Amino acid sequence: VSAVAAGLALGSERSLVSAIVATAAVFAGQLSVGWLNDLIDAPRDAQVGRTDKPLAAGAISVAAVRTACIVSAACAVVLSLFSAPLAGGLHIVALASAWAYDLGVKATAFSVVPFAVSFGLLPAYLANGAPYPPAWLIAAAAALGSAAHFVNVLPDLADDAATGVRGLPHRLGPPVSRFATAALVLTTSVLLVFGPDGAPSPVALATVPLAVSILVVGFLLDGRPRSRAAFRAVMLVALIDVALLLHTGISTA
Ligand SMILES: CC(C)=CCC/C(C)=C/CC/C(C)=C/COP(=O)(O)OP(=O)(O)O
Repeated sequence: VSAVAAGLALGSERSLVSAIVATAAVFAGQLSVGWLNDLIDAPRDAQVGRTDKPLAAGAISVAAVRTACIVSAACAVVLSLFSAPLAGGLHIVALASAWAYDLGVKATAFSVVPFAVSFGLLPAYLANGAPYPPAWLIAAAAALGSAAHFVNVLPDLADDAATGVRGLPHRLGPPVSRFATAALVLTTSVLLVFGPDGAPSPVALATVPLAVSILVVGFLLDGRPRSRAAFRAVMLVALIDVALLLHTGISTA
């Protein structure tokens, strides 16, 4: 997220220093969101034996993570204040939405909402004031963020069922969630290709049939036992979307 934010900020109207400060704010914010998530999930992560989570595995203390979380959150808020007031405020709203996810929205039918809100607001923060990015760009970022939620949750559906976490992907079930993810990454591609004014470049235009083909092949191959073809296909299209987003930039309004 921080690397994409850096690319977008550097390609925006911001000065170099302003782009670095905005990227630092995003990076600090991501750390706080991740650490808050680990703090809250530690008992559940330990229950399902998540060795990739140092807190759950006992490799680091709760106090250390709590301090790091508070410090990074404070840095994120303070660094956001160096942007235009409304833009900085939008990043703080994006952060509040992500913290709300950690604090409990993740286990509700609205679990996708914080992702749509936080990622949708990110281009508006990075653009730093008028002109704000057009609606199609905000919608594309929101769709890609929503896809990220499904992609992140799909591999953990079984663990989450064991610990009682039931977000939107759990309620929809694996097959519907996989199709929803595909629809979200494809929607992102279409918005990014056809959103900008003027005719799309041939390369941009070619990405839509390419994305459709990748998804069709992935879902067809997914019929085999223990196949991760559909998952890999949506990941690939999501990567194409990120490339499209960086190519389009946020100052093309
Ligand atoms: C711009 C901005 C602030 C964006 C952030 C948006 C957002 C809602 C981020 C949440 C990221 C997160 C903690 C995922 C892990 O959740 P999990 O507990 O479902 O999965 P896990 O098993 O990987 O921990």
